[in-house]
Amino acid sequence: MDTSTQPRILVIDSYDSFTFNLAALVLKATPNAKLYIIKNDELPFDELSTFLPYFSAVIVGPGPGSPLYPNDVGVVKHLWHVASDILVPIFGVCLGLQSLAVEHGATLKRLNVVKHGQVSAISHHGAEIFEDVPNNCLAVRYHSLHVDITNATAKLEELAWSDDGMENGRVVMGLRHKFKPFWAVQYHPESVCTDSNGVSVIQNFCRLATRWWASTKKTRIPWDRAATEKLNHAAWPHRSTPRHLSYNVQKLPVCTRIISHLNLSSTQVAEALGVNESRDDFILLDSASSPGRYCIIGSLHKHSQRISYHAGDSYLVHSQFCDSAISLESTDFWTWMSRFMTFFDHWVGDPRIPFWGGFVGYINYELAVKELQCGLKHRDAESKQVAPDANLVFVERSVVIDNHTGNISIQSLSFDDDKWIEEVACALERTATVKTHSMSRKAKYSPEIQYPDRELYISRVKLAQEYLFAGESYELCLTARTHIKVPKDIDGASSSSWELYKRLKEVNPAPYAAYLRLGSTTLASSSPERFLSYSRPPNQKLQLRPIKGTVRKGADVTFQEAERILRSPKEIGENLMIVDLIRHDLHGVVGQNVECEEFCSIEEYETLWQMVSVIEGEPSSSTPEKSNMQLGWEMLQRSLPPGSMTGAPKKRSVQILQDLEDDERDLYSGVVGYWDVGGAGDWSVVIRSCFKHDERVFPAGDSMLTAKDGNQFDEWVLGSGGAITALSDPVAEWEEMMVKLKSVVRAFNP
Ligand SMILES: C=C(O[C@@H]1C=C(C(=O)O)C=C[C@H]1O)C(=O)O
Ligand SMILES: NC(=O)CC[C@H](N)C(=O)O
Repeated sequence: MDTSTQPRILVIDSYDSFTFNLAALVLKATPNAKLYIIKNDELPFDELSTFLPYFSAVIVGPGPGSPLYPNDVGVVKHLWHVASDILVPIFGVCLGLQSLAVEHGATLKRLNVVKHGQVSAISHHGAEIFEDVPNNCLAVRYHSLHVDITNATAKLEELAWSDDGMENGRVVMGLRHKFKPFWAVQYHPESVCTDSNGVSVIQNFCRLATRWWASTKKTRIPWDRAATEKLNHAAWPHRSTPRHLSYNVQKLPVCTRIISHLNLSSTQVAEALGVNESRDDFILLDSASSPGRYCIIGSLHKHSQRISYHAGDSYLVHSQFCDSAISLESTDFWTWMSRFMTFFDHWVGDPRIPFWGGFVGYINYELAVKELQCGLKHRDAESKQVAPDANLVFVERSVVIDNHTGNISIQSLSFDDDKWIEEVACALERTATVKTHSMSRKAKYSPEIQYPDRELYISRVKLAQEYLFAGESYELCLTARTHIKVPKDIDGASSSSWELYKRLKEVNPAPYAAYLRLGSTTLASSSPERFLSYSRPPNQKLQLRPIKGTVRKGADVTFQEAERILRSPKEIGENLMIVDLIRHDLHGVVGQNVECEEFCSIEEYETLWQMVSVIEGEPSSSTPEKSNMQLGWEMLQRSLPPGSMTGAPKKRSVQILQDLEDDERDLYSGVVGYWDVGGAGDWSVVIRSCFKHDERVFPAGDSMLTAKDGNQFDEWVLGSGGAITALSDPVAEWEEMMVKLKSVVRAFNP
């Protein structure tokens, strides 16, 4: 690149959800480069321009919106016009290419048929950034807009194109500036389905940039204090040290008894531990079908430590012997939690058991949205009182069932808890001897169901597509709420939430099911989707399993038929876009080492076929994160809400969805799971589930939910939805949403 030994590259992020993928690709192409990533509105252009000569090259990434809107492109539009003394080579991607083109007189147009997550053959003459790249290489496109350079040929030259035939004709795919060191591609070189040309075009760009530096005989300004102060925070990959060091050095064994001869289900164990005997808090993380493996049942008591938090508050509530509001002062909920967790990290249990004890609970959608620096439109508008957005309990005593081996582990983090362990072991033996049957009871009520309005939903799908056609988003996961009213549980009879959960588990067994009673909130979930799991350090691995692509099952829809439908460009594109988004989220935390281990596998569920991808990452061995207890928690903070429930780019999509949906999503679209004291964790996406908030004074003492109808009824909320793409058929989207919804409604025996 320039004459110095280590190229320094600035990446400009236009709030796209693929920027870290691009950064990872640049590092793959030039492993010795030092990368810095800034947002396109982070620094005023005047200030940024003074730092340009410190860099060997600039990469301008993709993004939602239009190169004509200053709010969408930010500083990028000015980059193409800098004076020659601060000129540096620039490579643009998608919105970057469009900006280069329109700033030099090209016309911006809409595609007739937009291309989101679609693979195209790229034609070129092998020149410049396409040197040694095979003609008709394959690349993924994410665009609604394109450029016509007929009026700009004095300055710009087309290097590559795609022939879209009847759809869009010939579409510009690569450009160069004739007199300045600017190159750009319209497609996404960093996408998981772009072939090896992705890395080749970046290598070619670096070679051309090196040649340009040599020809100008200019040198880069050496990195100095001013640059350090302004830009060192933007270095990527982040070399984060563990956020909080352990206070405890001496390790203590988790009291564990493993019983291998009892053949008990998680339902039987939960009942042996008294799930149905009171309405006290209870937690069951249930693997009710493959590929789920472990079931975790927490035995809670009055003095279990509970943490609840409302998005935006400057305090959280910690309850143990009494409720106390704890000021977060200069920190935030996430950092406070990771600091708090260090008090418990001295426990060491059996390495075969994924959960020794730790926090279990949920983080809802709105808290995650707040983390993206978006306002909460519905809450701000209605200023209503809500249940906590995060609700977690510290589980000291637990029973973990391994569905593969049949082992049941009884564990406690309390000292001298042999008595409790013995009691539980006896209770389980009794349950096995009595052979209590754990089938659910049929509900004896007629639920009152308020479904979403069909016409309204279909009109929202069409509206969502307008945003997609305009280039505002590539995919939007649109959802709606259903309310179900049932008589309140008076005596633990068939209307109890536990009976409801048992019916749900029977009608819709799912690998990441859950039953949670936490404070005023009850959740019964039959989720098929893991959001994030992470193993214990050292040698930590993080895994995400996004689902996209849904087909209903039926006599007419066999595996072969489902495969035929799901292998279409529409369904693959839908999944591929979320795979790219999840790769970006993971690269953002662990750095370079991210792989898509499975792409678009088809999994069978009770009523549906689903397409699942698996993405894994690990911190690179040279980074201190290897022993970071909080790495998984950090990933959770930085990657919520789940990409499969938002669409991409995430921030812009979340903003649009708040306009397209009528109410908050709450637990639906959030996550439920655990963070174990050994540093492991597993969180599922809350879908195919129902939840309710009871009347209850919340710990902070200042908010109250009032049950309607004189406390005679429980009102359950069910969310359901699906990913909308440019290729979606609005009526089919309504039907898909209803199929997902009905997989849960069936548990209410309507
Ligand atoms: C939105 C839901 O599901 C999400 C959307 C899917 C899809 O569009 O195919 C699949 C799984 C989930 O990520 C839901 O179940 O309500
Ligand atoms: N991927 C992108 O950068 C998209 C650019 C622009 N928003 C479009 O849709 O064409």
